[in-house]
Amino acid sequence: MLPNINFTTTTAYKYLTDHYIDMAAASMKDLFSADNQRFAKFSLQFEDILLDYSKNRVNDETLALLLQLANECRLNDAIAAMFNGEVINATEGRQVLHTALRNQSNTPVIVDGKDVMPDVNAVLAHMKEFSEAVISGGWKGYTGKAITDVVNIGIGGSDLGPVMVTEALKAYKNHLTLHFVSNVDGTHIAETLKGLNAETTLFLVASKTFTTQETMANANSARDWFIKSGGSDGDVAKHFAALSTNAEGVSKFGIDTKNMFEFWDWVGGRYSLWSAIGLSISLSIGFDNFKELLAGAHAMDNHFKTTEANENLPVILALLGVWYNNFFDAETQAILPYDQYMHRFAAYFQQGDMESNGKYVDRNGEPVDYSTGPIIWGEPGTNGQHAFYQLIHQGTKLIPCDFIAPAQSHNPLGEHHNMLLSNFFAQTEALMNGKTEEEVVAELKAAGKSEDEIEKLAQFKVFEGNRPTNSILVKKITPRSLGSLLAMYEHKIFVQGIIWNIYSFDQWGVELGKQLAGKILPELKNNDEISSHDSSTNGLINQYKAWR
Ligand SMILES: O=P(O)(O)OC[C@H]1O[C@H](O)[C@@H](O)[C@@H](O)[C@@H]1O
Repeated sequence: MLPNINFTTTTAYKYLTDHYIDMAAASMKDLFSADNQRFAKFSLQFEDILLDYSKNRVNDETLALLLQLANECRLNDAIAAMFNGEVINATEGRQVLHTALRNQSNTPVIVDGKDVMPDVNAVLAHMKEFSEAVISGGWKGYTGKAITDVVNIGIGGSDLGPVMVTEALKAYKNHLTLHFVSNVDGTHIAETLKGLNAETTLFLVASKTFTTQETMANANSARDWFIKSGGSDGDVAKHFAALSTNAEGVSKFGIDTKNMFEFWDWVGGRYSLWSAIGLSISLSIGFDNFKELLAGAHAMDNHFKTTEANENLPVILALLGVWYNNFFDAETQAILPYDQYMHRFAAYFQQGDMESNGKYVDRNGEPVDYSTGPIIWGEPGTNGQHAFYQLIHQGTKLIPCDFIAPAQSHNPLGEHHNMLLSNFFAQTEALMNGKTEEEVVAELKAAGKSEDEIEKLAQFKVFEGNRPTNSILVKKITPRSLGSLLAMYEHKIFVQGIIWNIYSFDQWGVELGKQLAGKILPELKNNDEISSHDSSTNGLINQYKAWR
């Protein structure tokens, strides 16, 4: 059982409420001046990952109170409940054991009285064998040719993780070309199939439930294309594999269950890249690299499970997030990787975080009277700098940002990496220090501006500063370090869900739209005028029918 504590009733919360008044007025610049140990004190290292959280609006007391908050919310019991396979996804009656998928130490993980590790290892062995056959060219298509292209058809958790990881680890990729089709918009599959040859294309139908409308529609269109291109029904087995928990659905679709890579309902969709859903990753970068990704995540799992809260990276990140979300009323959290390969990282954690913690009902089924999960967004630096950083620097909203950068580039081209990293360092420094009116005036004077010009311009060039950031410097983005980084964010989300007393592992919020679309679809099959909805929805549907 998860603890069931309203964090706003804890002693720590009361102290934090008072403490916030002091800290809202405190300047980070002053905190740095007053303490030359601040970086050493407020930074942590895990393997090749350095988390510097010193540029936050916190002092020793803040940290102590946030840690007390975690303690009062019985975080340690919650962590144990997850790893021990308790049914902590209570509204779906499921365990939450994506950590078992990367449990490289192979210690037994018991679900319903049975150790799941033999099954986990068997699927991994199947993935290895299959990946190696496809990569080596031993796996032949229906005309005897080797596979050149792999199309992963899936959406949400069955798409975002594999897309993000194959992009982030592109430097490790082999000769296979990966494609990802997710949107039910026919354009997505049509454009993807345009350049492909059915003889050398392998489709992975990735769906935990194997009922998702988008994925089934795209998979059917892919199969039609395959047959039209010359393949026969009997050839489907050589070109279609399924990644799913639903063996019955897979065989109904016509995919041989020998080509099914299984996972289990104790793996949440948005936590499934570690499962068979990661087959596209293993095909793209090889099974050994996929295993390294798992090993990196496993190492972070152990860190999370065994390290004291004050030195625990996911816990610290989570508590800082709670500090801004619930005391400073920050509504969003930016994730800004200074690594072009990580361009889908923020998009991945939009699902990871927002689907997990976007809940207004607590674990008692009662509406909460505090803010829960933040809006997650971000783009890679330096592109973001030339787009939305204006608002982060001078807007009216407080936006805590995570800056992530590798020290070593996979493409060390001239001065590019120093240029990139100089921006990474400069941005967090600028956000903290800002620029005072005196500094602006001095600068304008030095540039030869008249008193009149200076008076007109100065205020617009002032930066308040005092805007919080975390810097996450990674030695190099490797399968292992990426695995650790992903697990770090996953556990951060978990910790926040515990503090907010919500269920982080269900996603009922995606259902209503699906249900209504299911009702509307038949109404679109004819040209009858529709009057069964509100006037807006009727009006839109009827105009659609008139125009299509
Ligand atoms: O893998 P599936 O079953 O196709 O689900 C795809 C997605 O569907 C829904 O949007 C949610 O349940 C997501 O969490 C899930 O990732």
